[in-house]
Order: sequence, then structure tokens, then C-alpha cells
Amino acid sequence: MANLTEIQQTIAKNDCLNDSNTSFNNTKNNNKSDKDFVEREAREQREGGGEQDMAPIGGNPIHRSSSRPQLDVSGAAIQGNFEERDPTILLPNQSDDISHLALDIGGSLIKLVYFSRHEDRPVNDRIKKTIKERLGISNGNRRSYPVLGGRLHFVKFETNKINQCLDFISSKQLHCGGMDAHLWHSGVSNENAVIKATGGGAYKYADLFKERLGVSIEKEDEMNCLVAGANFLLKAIRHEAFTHMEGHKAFVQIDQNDLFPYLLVNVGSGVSIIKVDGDGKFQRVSGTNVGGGTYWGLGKLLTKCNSFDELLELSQRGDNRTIDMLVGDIYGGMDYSKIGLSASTIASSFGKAISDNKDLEDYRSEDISLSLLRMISYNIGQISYLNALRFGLKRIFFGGFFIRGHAYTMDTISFAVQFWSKGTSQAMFLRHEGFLGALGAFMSYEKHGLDDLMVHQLVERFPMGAPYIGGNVHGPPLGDLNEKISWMEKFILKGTEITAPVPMAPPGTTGLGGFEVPSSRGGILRPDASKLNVGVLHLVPTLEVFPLLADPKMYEPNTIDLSDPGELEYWFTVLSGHLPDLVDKAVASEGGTDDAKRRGDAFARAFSAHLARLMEEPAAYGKLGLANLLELREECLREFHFFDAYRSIKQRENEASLAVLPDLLMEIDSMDEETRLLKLVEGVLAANIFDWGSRACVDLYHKGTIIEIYRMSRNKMQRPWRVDNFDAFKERMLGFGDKKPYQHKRALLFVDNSGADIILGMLPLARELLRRGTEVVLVANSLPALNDVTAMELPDIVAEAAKHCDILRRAAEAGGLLVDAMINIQDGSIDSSSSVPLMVVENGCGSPCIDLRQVSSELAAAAKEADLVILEGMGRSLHTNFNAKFRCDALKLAMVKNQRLAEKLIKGSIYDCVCRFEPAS
Ligand SMILES: Nc1ncnc2c1ncn2[C@@H]1O[C@H](COP(=O)(O)OP(=O)(O)O)[C@@H](O)[C@H]1O
Ligand SMILES: CC(C)(COP(=O)(O)O)[C@@H](O)C(=O)NCCC(=O)O
Ligand SMILES: [Mn+2]
Repeated sequence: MANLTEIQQTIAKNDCLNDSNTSFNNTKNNNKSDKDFVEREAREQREGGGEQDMAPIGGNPIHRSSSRPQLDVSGAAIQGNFEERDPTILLPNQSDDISHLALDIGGSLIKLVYFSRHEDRPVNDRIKKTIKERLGISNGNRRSYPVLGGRLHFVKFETNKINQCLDFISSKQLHCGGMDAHLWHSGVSNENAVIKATGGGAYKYADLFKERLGVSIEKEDEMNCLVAGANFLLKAIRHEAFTHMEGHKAFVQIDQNDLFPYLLVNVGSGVSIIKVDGDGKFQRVSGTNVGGGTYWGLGKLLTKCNSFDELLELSQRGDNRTIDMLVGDIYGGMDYSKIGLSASTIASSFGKAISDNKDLEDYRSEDISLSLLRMISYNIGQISYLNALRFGLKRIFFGGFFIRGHAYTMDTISFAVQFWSKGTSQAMFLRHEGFLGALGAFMSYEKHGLDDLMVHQLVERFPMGAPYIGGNVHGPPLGDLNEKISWMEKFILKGTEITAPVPMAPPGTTGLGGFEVPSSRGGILRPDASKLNVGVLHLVPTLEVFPLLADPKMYEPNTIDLSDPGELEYWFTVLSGHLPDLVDKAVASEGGTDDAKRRGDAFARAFSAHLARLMEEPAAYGKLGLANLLELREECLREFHFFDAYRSIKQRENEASLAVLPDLLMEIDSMDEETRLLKLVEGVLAANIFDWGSRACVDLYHKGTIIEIYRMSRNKMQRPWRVDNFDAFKERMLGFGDKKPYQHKRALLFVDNSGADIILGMLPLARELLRRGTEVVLVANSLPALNDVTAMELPDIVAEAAKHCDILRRAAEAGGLLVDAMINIQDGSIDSSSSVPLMVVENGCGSPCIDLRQVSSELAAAAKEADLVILEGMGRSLHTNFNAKFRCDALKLAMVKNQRLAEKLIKGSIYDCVCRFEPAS
């Protein structure tokens, strides 16, 4: 029997490659050793979207940024002969961790989609269990999830470097997926394993797969797969589709119920044009042999380029007028306006070469590349339009790796469709453009149960390496946090290179009915553009749409639109400005050690690089809102193992606030009901000043103690607040004239910050609701974000508060929040029916904002009985959800702690307050 360390070493040896979104190309040397390959892969990951390890966050079942599966080596034993080089290891306690792999082996590229699965380990603590019982969430009536959490990865290789692909699969043991769930095989392939594959290579390379990996290829029809992949993406991924016109990218939200029919144009080596009428209902109506292979093949011959990217990059600096024959060349510089052609319209691609009497060498490669790109893109756009016309289709989706997210290619295709259809058809592109076939093959597995994935269960994550470009650092794979930090340190120079925002080309016109130079021509093609602009899709099956949203389809969480360059620049500056202070806090939270300082630096670099990347290309990671930026910051902290940067601040503020709570409750209890309600709401607004995410507030904290600031804030409360629907709320609660008081059955209180905010603000309000017979559910973050209180911290806070207050104590007991009392409940010695319950649920988030399309299943279950929602704080009720409409009564309470936001949103000033009441709609 081997000891644990030996087993861990064996595992580490075989598992050195991190999960990644990687692309493998531009590799000059085709004949690399395994070692070189592994190094190269490591490098690619660092530069591109490589995903790195993250330690699990203790005891939390909601992992929005779920770590890769951690192996549970307890009880591990080596099977068979321990002397073997790669012995099989039995991990009896390891959860189901199966990878599913599917391939699309095309004429030019191999696309690989694989899923790494791991269990969302349920935290079975008593508090959670009791609350679930109170909320009526038993395993019986809760939806059972056939699929465990996991991640979907996208990788591509050049087909002529198929050995790299085989090495990759082998190094990650992807071909061993679907085997005995409890066996972790190292280096041993499964004779019976089958991999789904589509594309011509599924036939051509079947023997090679058998020979090298010992697996059989199960061939899937290519058109079937393309359609299945496109349908999956359009239904399951939010903002998968976008338009691209004159340099402007706009995400399109496709209504799942109004998707068909559409035209799918897959521009790979060749082009397939498919009319799609439904799931599995399609017809390949046309195609053209002039496609991506033509551009790359001809381009290679004519320019001697070594890679597709190089060719595309050349086009950026090209001027096609030196080669193309324009209308003006034929008409002596004149427009042919009678038929709507301007002088600059291309009359004949490459036509000038006939009369120029020049040799190939006399033309610039840049011009040749551009001329070729325009010829092919325009032709594809035109043929697509004709087919759309043939079948009366309005929407054309373009996929395939020829597009490659390249602005100029997309603009050209869009222009052609727009021009010929006179605006009646629209070209749309897909973020996962090249993976349609591979995804379709992936979907064809019968057993993984991923085919009914839903948009709210997928969270896309962009890891540390995502913003970086180029570089040739060689070295061992990134195995641990330390290496990740070293990588950041090495890449500081690359980082600074991209910190300078690249100005967007000014919007231009494509000219009178003709085809001039689209504006995005001057846009910069990132040298790493071949790296995928898609992240890892984290599957969190427990996420659900918040059931009380009035219209989930119309719901947009973000209030501020960051596609406005002014807004983006402002928030970019704000977040950059916060960084030094945040790093100090984070480092201090980890004891201020040298290790923590290094991690702090690496975090700052990684986050700055993400910000710079987004400044340069706001839609680089999909649709961008302020909530995404704030969440990205928290994700970056976690990536460098800062799990709770504000831990000690939260603790200090909690203690100070708990000390004054009894006095506050006494003061409140001496008031009549009406005054009490006002004072309570006022108290929430006043205590919302404790926000460590706001520069202005942090400056304020130097001016006094917590309690002094709280008092000052309360004293300054003056009605009317800038948004003041308090009277409407009061009338709803207490009645007025003919209107009877309304007693809510259950209130969901989305709480914000620790300290005074929760203890002196929200808890007293919760107490009032409890007193009125309303059940209260405190909804708090699953993971820390700034100084926000988390769901895990709340039971202790409530227990402390309950020591001073009978109402809270009885309600907390009834809600199963007090562990001691729960023992009594189980003994049957406490009458928990004497109070309505106070409960806590986690929201599924680790950010100061909340996207109500993706909340925890516990919250969704709690919401079903609720008839009042109270959203508190700037992040939850202003940056997000300010415009959200609910099916029940909603109260949005926040102090605005940012001058610009105050001006923009409520035409007010910093420290103004919002009390927005919206009765059920
Ligand atoms: N790194 C790359 N290497 C080769 N071709 C690329 C690359 N990136 C994009 N392309 C373009 O994508 C085309 C292949 O697209 P793809 O959708 O993968 O089709 P196929 O399945 O035919 O390989 C190539 O012909 C080329 O025009
Ligand atoms: C991050 C926050 C949304 C948190 O606010 P809260 O939800 O705690 O009220 C807020 O602090 C914020 O928008 N800060 C950045 C702006 C500034 O420094 O003014
Ligand atoms: Mn907060």
C-alpha cells in the first residue's frame, strides 16, 4: 500500500496540465517532443485564456467561480503493482469526475470541446438543513439535477499538427472519460472508450486515434452537428450572437421561442449554407468552395505568410486599391451613380493586376491580403444573402473559424448582407463561432444530460491569462499559485504594453451604395487574436432565475451601460484608483507576509490587465456592465487566494455595532408604529454609509469612529430623500383611509454590508417585519465581496443580536438559526410556532451586485412564498436592479455614495438616499 504523499506525487505528475481554453497554432516547429509540447501548452495558457487552479472555498456549495475538481485522496490506494511506472490509483472517496470529449476534425482545424465534471459538495450543516426544511425545500420536491457542476472547455489545434492534439488529450486523459467513476487512471487508456467526432477527420484519422489513444471514434454527421451546436449556443448562452457593423459590435438577445427559421453559414475551409427550421430540422441549401481555406491557401501562396494570423494581420495594413479594379478606374474617376455604384466600389477583385504589368513581388503582401479578404468575405456575404432571399429568411448567423472574431471580416460580410438586402436581412456572428460542430458532437452523447443546459446555469469565467498577448516565455506548466504569481511577474512588461488603451477607429461610412473601406479596417488585430475570445463555461446546475422577476426575458441587471465610452472610462479610473488600497487590505487580511505581498502584486497586475483589455475592447468578454467589472475584481482576488480581504474590518464593525444595538432597539421600541417604521427605514439608509467600495466613504472613515459616523449619518437624514416613496410604503404597511394595512407573508431582505449596515440597519427592519407576523429571509452573498456580509457569517451575527432581543431570538429559533435552540427543537422542547421564522439563505453570488437571472436554488425556493422583496445597497439596488420590476412588492433602499452616479441616476448628489417602493406589478 502506498502512502498518501506518494500517491499525491503520482497524481501531481500526471495532472500537471491545467484546464484551459487554448489554441495551438503559429508553432514553427512541427516536430516537437512531448516535453516541448507541454511547455508550449503551459505558455499558451499563460498568454491566453489558461485557467488556473483555485483552492475550494471552504464549506460553500455555490461556486460561481468553481475551482477545478479537487481530488479526494482519502482512502487512496495503488492498485496492482506499485513498481509500475504509471500505476492505477483507486480513489474510493473521489466524486464523479468524468470528462466528456468531442471533436470536430476539419480541413484546417481540430476543434475540441470537453467537460470536466465535479460535484457541488453539499454542505450538510444543521443550520442549512433546518432552514431548508422551514422553506419547504426537501430533497423530494427539489428538482433533481442529473448533471453535477463542472466546466465546458474549448480548445483548437491545427489539423496538420494532429499529434499535438493527441498529446493534449492524452496528457489530460480526456479519452478516459466515461469510465468507472471511481477509478482515476493514469496513463492507461480504455480499450472500450469511444469519442464522438465529426468533420472529415473523424473518418481520416480514426485509425490514428485508435493507435495512439486506443479509443474508437464514433462519427457524427457534420451538418447535424453544426445545427445542433448552433441551436445549443443560441438557446443556452446569453449574448452569444452579435451584429458587427462599421466597427460597432452589438450583442443580440435571441428569443428562444422565436429562433427559427434562420440561415446558418458556416465558413470553415469551405462554406456550408444551411436553412435551419428547428432542432434537428434543417436542409443544406447551398455552399461555396470559396471559403476560409481559399483565403488562407491563396494568401499563403501569394504572400509567403507562415500563419493564418500573420496573413490576417497583414490585411490590417493593406490598401486593396493597388490591386483591385475599382469602378472609378473604369469610369475615369467617376461614380456610376445611375446604378448606385461609387467610384471606390470594387468592380473586379484583383482586376488591376491584368494591366499593371507587375510581378507578384511588385505588390505589397499587405495589399494582396486585404484584397483577398475583401473578395472572399464579400462573396460569402452576397451568396448568403441570396440564399436568405431564396427562403425569405431575415436572420443569417455566421460561424466557422474563418470569421475569427475579426472586425474587418465581419464588417465586410455585414456590409454585403445589408447592401444587397437593403437592410431587410441581418448578419449575426457567434462568440463560439468555430465550435459549432464540436459542440454538436458533444451534444450527441446520450448520457451526460447536458443537452438541456439552461442559460441561467452557465457562468463564463476569464482567468488570469486572458488579457495577455504574445510572448515566448518557456518553462514548466503552471502547477500552483506560486507559479501563477511568477508568471504575472514575468509578464509585467507585456502587461504594461496593453495598459495603454487603443483608440477605436472613428465610425466611417462605406459610401454610396458601394463598397468602400469599412471603418474597422484600421482596428488593431491583436497578435493573440487566435487565442479564443471565449472563457470556460462553468456549469452550476443549482442556479435558477429569480422567480419573482416580473419579466425575466426583459430583465437587464445593469443600470449603467458601459458601452458608453465615457462611462467605461470613468469606472475604469475609479476601479484603478481603488486598487492600491484594496491590495493593502487584501495583503493585511493574509497576515501581511511576503507571500501575501507577492500575491497582492500579482492580483493588482492581473486585474489591471483585465481592465486594460476591456478598455481596449469592452466586449472582449461578452456584454459588459458595471456588475461584471465589480465581480471580476472579486474573482481576481479569489484567483490569487484572497478569500476575504475585508475580514478584520467586518469583524471590527460587527463588534462595534452589536455593542450599541440594545440602545437602538430600546429607542425604537419607545416609538409609535408610524414613527418606528420611518426611523427604521431611515436607519437602513443611514447605515448603508459603511461601504468600503466607495472612495468617498473610505475617506470619511478617517474622520471618526464607526458609531460617530453612524450617528452623523443618521442626523443628516432629511426627508424628502432624493427618491422618496416612503409614504407609499407606509400606506401599504400600515394602511391609510380606506386602505387596510397589508401584512406580507414573507419578506426577502437582500442585505448588503457588515457592521452597522446589517446590525443597526437591516436587522432592526427585519425585526419589525417579524413583529408584524411576516416571515423574514435574509438573503446574503455566498462568497465575500468587499465588506458585504455573507450568508455564512449571518447566523453568528443574528445569534449575537438575539442575545439582546426576544423577538429576534424567537424568530431565529423558529427559523433554525440558533444551533443551541435547534437541539431543543429536535428534542421537541421549544415551541417554535410562537414566532414566525427568521431565516438566512445565500444568493449564489460573490459580488457587490446581483444578477437575478442566476441565483441559488435556495433563494429561488424561498422566493416562491414571498410577497415582499427589499433590496439594499448601491450594488444590489442601484448599479443593478434599479429598473428591475417584480411580481411582488419591492422596496429599494440605498445611500448613493458616488457623486457621478448620484448625478446620472437621480439627478442628485453624493450621500443622497433612494427609497423606491414599487407595489406588485
Ligand atoms: N490558426 C488558424 N490556422 C488555420 N486556419 C485558421 C486559423 N484561424 C482561423 N483560420 C481560418 O479558419 C478556417 C477553418 O475554419 P474551421 O471552421 O475550423 O473549418 P474546418 O472545419 O474546415 O477546419 C481556415 O481555413 C482559415 O481560413
Ligand atoms: C462597490 C459598491 C457598489 C458597493 O456599494 P454597496 O452595495 O455596499 O452600497 C460601491 O461602493 C461603488 O459603486 N463603489 C465604487 C465607486 C466609488 O468609489 O465611488
Ligand atoms: Mn456592499
